[in-house]
Amino acid sequence: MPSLKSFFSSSSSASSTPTAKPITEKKTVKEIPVSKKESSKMGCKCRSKKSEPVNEISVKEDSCCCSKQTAESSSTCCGSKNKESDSDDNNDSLVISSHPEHPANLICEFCKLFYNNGWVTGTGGGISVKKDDNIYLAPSGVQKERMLPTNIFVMSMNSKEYIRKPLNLKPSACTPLFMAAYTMRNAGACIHTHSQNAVMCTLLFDKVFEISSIEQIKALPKITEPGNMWYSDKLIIPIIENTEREEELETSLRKAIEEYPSATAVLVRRHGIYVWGETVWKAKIYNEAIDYLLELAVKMKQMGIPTVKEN
Ligand SMILES: CSC[C@@H](O)[C@@H](O)C(=O)COP(=O)(O)O
Ligand SMILES: [Zn+2]
Repeated sequence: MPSLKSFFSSSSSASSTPTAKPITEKKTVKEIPVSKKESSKMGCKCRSKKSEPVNEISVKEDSCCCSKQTAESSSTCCGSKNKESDSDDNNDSLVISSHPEHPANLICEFCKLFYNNGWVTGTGGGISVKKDDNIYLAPSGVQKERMLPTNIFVMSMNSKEYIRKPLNLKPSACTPLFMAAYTMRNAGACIHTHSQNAVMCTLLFDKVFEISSIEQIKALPKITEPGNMWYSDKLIIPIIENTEREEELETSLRKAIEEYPSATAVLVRRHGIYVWGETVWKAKIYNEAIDYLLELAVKMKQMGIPTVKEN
């Protein structure tokens, strides 16, 4: 099996990996497209409105992607702006690949894994992966563990416009948050979970989560200098306040990223956590290591043990 490094450094399609099992979702996914004629009747060219559930992936009622389009602008409609997404196959080739480490395949695989950990459950949480100029994003409001590669959105990092948009789904509300990790930290992937360990720690700590002198800390990067943290280093993760809508977190998340240059994660009070890394695998490792430390911290607090060890 080719390595992630070889895949991510290659711009060619994964069809060049004949040993991998082909993915056939293109045939099995029943998408119910809204025709261009119908969409113009809606007063908006966005075709994500008035759509039906697909493969039991539910679509939020009255959803229209126009309300929250590109990651950094809320005024455009992806369906009407993007010629590629009007093509007959809706750029399916961007998400259908036999390569197991294609971002669309990895997003589906990780969401299943994260669901089993209780991190993305009841449609909460999500993940985004970057490959070359393309940002791959799980859709909004769906059972994330049941997603298929054909449910994945693709945005151009360069133009910040969708170059692939499933006809019956809407973009994740987490998109502006993921984009902050890409643009401010040059991340290769960003994971958002609703882990109860994360939520509990936001109730037990005030402005920042802190822990030191635990072996698992060594799995985390220093960020401001090369290499990983040491056992006795203090891990600090900023905590921002939750908002009614996910996308409204963007300003405070960006501020926290600026104020804590060593952070590879931001906790959201009573909500969850965003964790990013320079590759998808690093993001996964950091998320796992951090969740381990969050869980441990809850237990330490219960036992009255300080999470930061005094020398
Ligand atoms: C249980 S709904 C949770 C959402 O509002 C949000 O917090 C979230 O994590 C997922 O947003 P989504 O738009 O489905 O990608
Ligand atoms: Zn969330």
